[in-house]
Amino acid sequence: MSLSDPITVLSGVGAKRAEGLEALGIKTVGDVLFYFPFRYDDLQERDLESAVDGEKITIKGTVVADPVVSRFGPRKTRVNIRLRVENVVVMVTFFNQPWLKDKFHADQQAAVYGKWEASRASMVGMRVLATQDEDSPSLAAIYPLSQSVHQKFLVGLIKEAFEKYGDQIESVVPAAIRTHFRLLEDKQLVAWMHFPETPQQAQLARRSAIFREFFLFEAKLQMIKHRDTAPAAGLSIPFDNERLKSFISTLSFELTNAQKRVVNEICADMRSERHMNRLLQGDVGSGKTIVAAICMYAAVTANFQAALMVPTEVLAEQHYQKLHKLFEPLPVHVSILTSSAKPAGRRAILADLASGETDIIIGTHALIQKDVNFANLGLAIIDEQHRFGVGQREILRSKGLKPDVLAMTATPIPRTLAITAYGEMDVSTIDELPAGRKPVQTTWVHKNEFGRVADQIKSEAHTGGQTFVITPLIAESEKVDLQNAESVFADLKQRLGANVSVALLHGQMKTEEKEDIMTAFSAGKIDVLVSTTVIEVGVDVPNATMMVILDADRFGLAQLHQLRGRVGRGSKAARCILVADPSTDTGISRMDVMTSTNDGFVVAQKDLELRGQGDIFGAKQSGMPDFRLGDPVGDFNILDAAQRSASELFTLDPDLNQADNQALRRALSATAVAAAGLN
Ligand SMILES: Nc1ncnc2c1ncn2[C@@H]1O[C@H](COP(=O)(O)OP(=O)(O)OP(=O)(O)O)[C@@H](O)[C@H]1O
Repeated sequence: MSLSDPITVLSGVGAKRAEGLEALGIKTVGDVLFYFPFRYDDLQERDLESAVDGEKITIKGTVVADPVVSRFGPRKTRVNIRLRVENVVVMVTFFNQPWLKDKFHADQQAAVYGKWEASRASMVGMRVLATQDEDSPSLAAIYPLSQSVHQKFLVGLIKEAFEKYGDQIESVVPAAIRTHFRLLEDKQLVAWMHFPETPQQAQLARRSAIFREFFLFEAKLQMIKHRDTAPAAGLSIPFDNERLKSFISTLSFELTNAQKRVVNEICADMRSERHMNRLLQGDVGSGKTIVAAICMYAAVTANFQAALMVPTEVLAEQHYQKLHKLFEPLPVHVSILTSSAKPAGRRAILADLASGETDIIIGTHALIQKDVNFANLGLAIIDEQHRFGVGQREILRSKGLKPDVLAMTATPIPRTLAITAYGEMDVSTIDELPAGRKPVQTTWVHKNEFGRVADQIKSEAHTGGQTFVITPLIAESEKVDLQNAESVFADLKQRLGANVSVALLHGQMKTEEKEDIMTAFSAGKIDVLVSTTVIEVGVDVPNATMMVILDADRFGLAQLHQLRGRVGRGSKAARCILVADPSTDTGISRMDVMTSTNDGFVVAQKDLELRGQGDIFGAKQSGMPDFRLGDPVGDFNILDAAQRSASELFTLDPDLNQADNQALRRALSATAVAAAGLN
């Protein structure tokens, strides 16, 4: 008998029910015990005096008269029950449950739970409670359900599982840590999560369960980290330092101190036999690309290949052009692979890669297709890594003999939160912009001032500056995005006159078309580029001095910061104009944040605050792992404590040999990495 027994060992679970439960992620007895409620209904009777409008409460009283069912609209019904509670008559309405009529009879006692409307002394009923049953719990756990799995059935199942298997639940958080943070043992935690007698019990159980969830996640990350950093777990890349230095001395600019520092950190990792799993963070325009180029060259001097994977074709092409030029004087063969490569060309690219003819390859996720083979991949770099899952990172890694991995991101996750998403990685940060950069001046104007903005774009063009105009984002439909872009393009052309050259760029264009336009814009042949957000990440045109973002309030802060980062990348002063009539407070706050700071870390922090608790889970692109109970922002203190505890524990006992850590060891090996949310 163990918690991994299939759920079908419990009463009433046949094949069909098992299927329904599986859809909820419940396959074993252990799964159902750890299938937690998302809220509790307070079934303890309340006096009306203390109830606030909109609160969900339980009331008990005498039914005044037999209820009647009334119908309204097609198929809609309402049962009205008048209930005398002390000396108030409360009207309780149940919608669309006509059968409830038979549950209430004049002069009988009744108890209902529902939403209180203070001004009308009425209630929208949510459930009918038994009045006699003294044993019924005062807090009822409410679970996420599905069509085939109902509340009552699930509660019964959990009760049975707990009675039969409760003693099998062992605590995975070691006792010393539990004591230190005053957390419940797992058996108690499970009991109080499902059947609390008081709100305090429910609260304590929840806190313990969140800690447990975070702790398991962090422990798994620590386990990967220790696996990867064990001596001889990785590849040693004995690069030629002299060649590297002379390459750096040929660059057209001096590296910033921060760039030098991170190059040293990365190169030290590459030389060591430990596996490198490092994150390179740096604000927009801080110069990550050249750092990547230097490290890739280092790998090449040791006769290894290097790959750079980027999220878009536009970016792949841009990096390819740059690196190709950079390495032209050297015997370094740079190649590019995207999904738009023609079959014959693709075959040749793959052959060169497999034979070792190619030293450096740039590509989109075309690089992780099955038929892509490397001769000896030593370094895999992943740009804008939040767009790729950990799984994709692992696939690229699997294409070499444990190649070192460097992930680069310009989307700064606040330092504090980075530990959750990148806990298994070492972090290098470029915290300095190249000398001579001037902060981008950001202003916010209303839509009716667009005429003036157009005038500014015109005068910018006359003085040799180039402008990006980003058209509104309507996430639901690319077609509408395109229509928008086209109409903005037509409008601007007319306003700016024949002397200003305007071009349009959007996601549905052919790759070659996009490339041609980007090349022309980079070369200064186009003054104004009207674009959808395809240029959002990574595009580098140092001569661009003005960024205009239409309907800016529709974009998230991180995205606005990314877009703004496309200008101010050279020594010229640059401006960003946000055009928006925000209709919500969040929209207004976004405009305020953007006009008050240029610092990506501050923007990221504000972004999380504005998003608020709850919908962070929707923010997949921010690279945050998905937790079932805990919220990395709202429960940050717990997360922080769990991370520290896990890291300390692995420092002291990396192989989990101590007696106290055996349950944790079993939990980690049972579910292994698959269950760590490391999708
Ligand atoms: N040390 C330096 N001194 C002067 N210019 C630099 C330096 N390092 C990089 N640059 C230039 O700064 C610009 C931005 O660099 P890069 O494209 O590498 O930024 P990034 O960190 O990748 O930014 P993003 O994330 O916004 O794409 C480039 O034109 C690059 O040539």
